[in-house]
Amino acid sequence: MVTIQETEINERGALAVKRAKELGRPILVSEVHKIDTVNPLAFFKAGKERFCGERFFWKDPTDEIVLVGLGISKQIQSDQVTDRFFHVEKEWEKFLKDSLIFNTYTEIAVGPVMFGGFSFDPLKEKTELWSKFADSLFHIPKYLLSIIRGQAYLTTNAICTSHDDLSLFSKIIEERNLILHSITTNYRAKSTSLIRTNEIMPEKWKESVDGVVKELTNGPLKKVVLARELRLIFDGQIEAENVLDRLFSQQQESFIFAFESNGDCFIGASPERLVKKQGNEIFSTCLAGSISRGETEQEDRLLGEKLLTDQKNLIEHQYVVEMIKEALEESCHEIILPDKPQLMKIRDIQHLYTPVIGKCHKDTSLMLLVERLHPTPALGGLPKEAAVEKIRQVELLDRGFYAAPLGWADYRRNGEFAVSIRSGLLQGEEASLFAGCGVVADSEAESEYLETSLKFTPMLRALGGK
Ligand SMILES: C=C(O[C@H]1C=CC=C(C(=O)O)[C@@H]1O)C(=O)O
Ligand SMILES: [Mg+2]
Repeated sequence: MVTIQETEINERGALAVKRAKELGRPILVSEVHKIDTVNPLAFFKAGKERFCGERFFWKDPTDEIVLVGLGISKQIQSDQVTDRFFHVEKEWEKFLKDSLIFNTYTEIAVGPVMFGGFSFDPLKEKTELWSKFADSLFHIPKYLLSIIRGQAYLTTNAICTSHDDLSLFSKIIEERNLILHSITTNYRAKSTSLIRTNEIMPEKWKESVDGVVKELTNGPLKKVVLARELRLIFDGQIEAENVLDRLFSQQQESFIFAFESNGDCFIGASPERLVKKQGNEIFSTCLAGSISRGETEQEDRLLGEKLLTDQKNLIEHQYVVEMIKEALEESCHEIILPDKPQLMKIRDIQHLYTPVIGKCHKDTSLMLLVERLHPTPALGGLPKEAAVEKIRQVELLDRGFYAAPLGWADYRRNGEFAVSIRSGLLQGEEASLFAGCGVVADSEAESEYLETSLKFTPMLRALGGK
């Protein structure tokens, strides 16, 4: 059982009340405790009763950083189009100003952390599908479990207003203890069965690929990523816990995420990092170009070799490398990337992969990097603006948060965003899955269609439909 020694809370609480009164506005009080190791999925489940709809989950592919948030102490949300990344950054800094943070640890991603993301294209006409997610949406949780290189920390965040007194803190301690005492690895959510799969306009989608290929041959556009949707219907409410459990065991090489908002849950297992910033160190990923895994080791190797020499896929990949290099050069004084792609093999698919590392200039912020990078030609196309415009015109899908930056930022300017592909939106008894592919001049609609089908596999399996 996880316990926390309460020794200083009264002192800290009194300080917080005093500061909120002096400033005449609410302030954040945050305290961090090192705790015994906790199973992150069990912690997520322990929040179900109290915080269902207000939770998030994050795990990076190396298991270095696992984050689970319960409850919302503050929400940063907006549908602002211009400067949307900087708007979030400003709101985050404003929220942190004058806060009281009791954190004696130097690890990243402990203490106040915001988690969330952005829509792919705020100018795309919105449909009902994504009505529960604003174009920019971040949550600062009430309770954050951070497991950093195997060490567990619990951050408690509270908003203290000028009208509060110490009873606020005794309520928080009570709630925190209830959560900690209800962590169990025996929790089982109800399971559901898939009853129908509805592929959304596959023929029209192929026509849109053909149309774009024609333009790529003649015009200034070089690449456009086109995505499509699979709608699944179940015989009962889909439990995010079950999907997370399965992603956790089936997709260990990927970022695993879940983000609940107003009853819906955006969830997935993405192999693609957009950017990580730790101090002035930057990590990014070029991931584009795909082929299936083989049934046998030999077939798998041959498929990998084919991908490494396939001109269509190499071009598709190279556009991403060029753009990311250019985008990071502006903010970094050192960038290292191999001159040839390697293979990234994940359970259902292999990709061309070029890792990028760099050192950024002193004042570079995480959101500046996100702004420069999103969308890379692995999700949007090349040239960036023209490709996004083309997607806006021809794509049949409201992408919402799919293919967009999703991740976290801590109060010390570190953070990481993945690109939220291989994902789906859970909505009660239904789910939408999303998959896209890089269309270049040499693309063929049928093979791009099959590539997107392959990309649905991880989420389909996690939902019990494979
Ligand atoms: C857009 C997706 O994948 C991107 C990432 C890797 C490979 C891709 C490709 O080969 O087309 C895509 O650019 C998706 O999975 O929905
Ligand atoms: Mg492709």
